[in-house]
Amino acid sequence: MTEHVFTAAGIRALDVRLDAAGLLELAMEEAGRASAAALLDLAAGRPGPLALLAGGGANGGDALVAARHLHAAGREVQVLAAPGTHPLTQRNRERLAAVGVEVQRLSAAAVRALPPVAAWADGLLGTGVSGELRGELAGAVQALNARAGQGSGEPVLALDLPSGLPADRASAPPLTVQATRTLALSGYKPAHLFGEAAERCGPVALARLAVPPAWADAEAKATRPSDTELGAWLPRRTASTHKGTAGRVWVVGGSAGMEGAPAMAGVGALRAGAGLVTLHSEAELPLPMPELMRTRHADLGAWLAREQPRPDALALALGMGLGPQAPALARVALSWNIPTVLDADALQPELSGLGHSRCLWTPHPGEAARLLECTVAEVTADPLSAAATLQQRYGGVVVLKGGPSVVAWAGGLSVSRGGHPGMASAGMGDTLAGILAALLAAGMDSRQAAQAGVRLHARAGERAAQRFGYGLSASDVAAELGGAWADLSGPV
Ligand SMILES: NC(=O)C1=CN([C@@H]2O[C@H](COP(=O)(O)OP(=O)(O)OC[C@H]3O[C@@H](n4cnc5c(N)ncnc54)[C@H](O)[C@@H]3O)[C@@H](O)[C@H]2O)[C@@H](O)CC1
Ligand SMILES: Nc1ncnc2c1ncn2[C@@H]1O[C@H](COP(=O)(O)OP(=O)(O)O)[C@@H](O)[C@H]1O
Repeated sequence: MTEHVFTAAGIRALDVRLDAAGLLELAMEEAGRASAAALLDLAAGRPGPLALLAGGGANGGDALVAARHLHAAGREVQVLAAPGTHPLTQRNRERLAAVGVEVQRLSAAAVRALPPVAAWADGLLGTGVSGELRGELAGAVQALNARAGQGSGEPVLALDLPSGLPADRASAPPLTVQATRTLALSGYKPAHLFGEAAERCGPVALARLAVPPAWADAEAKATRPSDTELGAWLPRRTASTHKGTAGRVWVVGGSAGMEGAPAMAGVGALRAGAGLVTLHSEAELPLPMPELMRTRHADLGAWLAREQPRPDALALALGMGLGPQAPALARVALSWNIPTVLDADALQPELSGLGHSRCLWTPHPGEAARLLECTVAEVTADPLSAAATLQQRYGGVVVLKGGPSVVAWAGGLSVSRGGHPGMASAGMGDTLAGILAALLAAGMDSRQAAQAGVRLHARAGERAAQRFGYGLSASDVAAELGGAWADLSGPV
């Protein structure tokens, strides 16, 4: 099932809809119940009471509901709460009192004074945070981090977001809760997925609240498609498929000293099912697999100018290690209007506006900064917005690579799942370009090829990492593509 990624504004809009339908209180009840279950799980096997910190807004309300459910389940709870500012939070505080749970006033001293606890729930602030932490909340968060940092071993579950962490950015202010785990409510927020913010969250689990899918679709900034959904898009072969119909890929790249990049792309294309893969270069390329074909050209530009676009299932992957002539060659390739992946040296600002519906741009954050004429930090602080802007400026479909990658098309955005930090090594992006070209050559539309190809690559990386960990190479990942394909689509 597709998961959603919401900004803080999206969550506010969703809450307005829930409120108007009389459902907000039920959503808080669901959020609190899910939070109680997640806290029990985090505390499993650890002695002592469960400590819950509640702020004044709806995030605090979730914590108070969780405390009521834990109390009803027979667990000892210690609740420290700020005065309620949200009416539902106030109501849940009264309900907690009505069942005999004492609520202490939140303060740094109260956090420090609690006896050892099995685990903490941080419900001080969620998507409603604005600016740096202030007042008693700042003190409470410092005290909480200090307890965990002093080796108490007390784990912290953040409800929705670690308090103080803005929902929409990948960067993190100096003071936020450092969570052991985070339970995302309704959907993911950008902070759960990207950069330093994601590190403050720890592993993130999702609690889906009963929100009508059409409302979630309307208010979400991006989706995270499931493996089942992506697997269903992958092409299937019939018994009569032959190498000419399985898809042809031409890789155009390489130059002196950069001979490996197109070869890696060729391997990616073969391992992603392309029937015929030819490497075109002015350089003498290595042939890492004898199944690859290779044509050396005296002048790539002159050759491309002579070539007529083929009517058969052909896709291009262009730019890997190609050097300064890449944008001129990319311009010719784009004029053919055939499925094309533009990578590496072909990612240049002068191609702005030239993308078509069958073309994919695959920048990493450095290349994205070049294309957007901004800094890398600006790209990585908000990869969803950066990918959307790239798509608007360049057309076609954009894959902004990273851990995780973002796919942007004219109608929306999606965030990939999985992958492995071991994939931060040379040649990984070349392999992806080859995979994407193979899927385009097999007839997939460019958005689906981008989403499924990025996930295939990430899944292959996860599989290879089980053996190689941080010693992962792009060749190891390519070798796992067949298994990754089966993981997504079932046995082929
Ligand atoms: N659709 C959903 O996903 C639902 C989300 N719920 C919860 O609602 C939360 C959002 O609730 P709210 O919008 O009430 O916001 P929060 O509860 O996150 O925060 C609002 C409160 O924080 C204070 N505050 C803001 N910035 C501060 C700072 N820097 N220092 C100190 N205090 C600060 C405000 O004055 C206000 O009292 C979500 O994170 C989630 O936990 C659920 O309760 C209901 C359904
Ligand atoms: N930490 C990570 N987690 C998941 N995937 C990653 C991570 N680091 C890199 N990758 C993936 O590896 C690839 C690296 O691409 P790129 O930087 O273009 O490599 P190169 O130019 O060396 O081929 C991208 O697809 C990216 O998504």
